[in-house]
Amino acid sequence: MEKSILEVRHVSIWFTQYERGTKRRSLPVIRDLNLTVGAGEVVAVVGASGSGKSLLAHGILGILPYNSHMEGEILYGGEPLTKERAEKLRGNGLALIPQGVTYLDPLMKVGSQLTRGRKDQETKERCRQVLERYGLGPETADLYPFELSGGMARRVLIASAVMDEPKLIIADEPTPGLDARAAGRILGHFREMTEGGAGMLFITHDLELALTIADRVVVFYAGETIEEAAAEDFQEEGRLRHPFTRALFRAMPSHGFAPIRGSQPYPGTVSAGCPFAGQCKACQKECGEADHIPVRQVRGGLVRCLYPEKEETV
Ligand SMILES: Nc1ncnc2c1ncn2[C@@H]1O[C@H](COP(=O)(O)OP(=O)(O)OP(=O)(O)O)[C@@H](O)[C@H]1O
Ligand code: NI
Repeated sequence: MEKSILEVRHVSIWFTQYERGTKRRSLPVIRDLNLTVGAGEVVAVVGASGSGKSLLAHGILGILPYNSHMEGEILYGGEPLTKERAEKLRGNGLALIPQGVTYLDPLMKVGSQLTRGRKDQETKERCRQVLERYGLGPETADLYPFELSGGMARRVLIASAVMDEPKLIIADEPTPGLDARAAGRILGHFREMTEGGAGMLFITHDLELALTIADRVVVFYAGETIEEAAAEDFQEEGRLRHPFTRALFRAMPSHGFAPIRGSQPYPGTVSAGCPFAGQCKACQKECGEADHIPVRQVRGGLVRCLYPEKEETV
């Protein structure tokens, strides 16, 4: 087994909301989440909008919003990743490619953002190389973020994250707005970095894109992991375990684009049972009632379902 770089153990995240003035309410958005990323491995986190993917990234990096709190344990290189440690490691082993381009400092030129103020020749050369690698000329270093197109800003975010040859890269929807070829090249570079021993958590809503790079796929639904499967399992629907993962499979453009009926429940609206119960064709009475749906091992993967799908021989 490869050495694990990141371990997320039983992590839950809540938001505190104020209702009618002073009444406080705790809204659970991530529940009992477990995942690991090994050296040389790309683990994709796939889930619909609002399922908690970005919050997981922010939780790992210690940059959750002030009105939230997190429980559970996060280990980086086998040691607890506290907020303070995450701050020290950011840009120094641990890199985030954020979902929003607003993470660029609007008042600082691209070059200074990449070099983090270092002026030595070696850093400047590295900056030039990294920009070039992501299809940006050396003149980009002299531009301010407002002078960049959307696609350029995306590439700058990626370049900035990989400047220091990180050990763990958390990429939160890194390629929207880029054409398929550009996205493919960027994913190719990510793969090179993991072949060099880095680990990557690749966050996306796009299962098809995830499968072009991932070794393992963790499927999120309403703040819970509902399945963890090897990328090969996605070669056939029958090898997948959770009804939602199978629905995602059928919704892929290459598998007929079948729409998934209904939508994921909002945080705080699932009181008991399986959050997918309302949309599940195989739902039984117990699914909506059980206090907690346990995660179990099925055919080498993990599934959170009382009645996981059986293998089909089609
Ligand atoms: N500051 C906040 N206060 C309250 N709720 C929040 C806050 N930030 C996020 N949430 C809620 O947490 C849930 C998860 O949000 P998150 O941004 O992690 O989703 P996501 O899976 O990354 O979605 P997307 O694919 O759209 O980026 C959402 O329901 C969102 O409304
Ligand atoms: Ni997000």
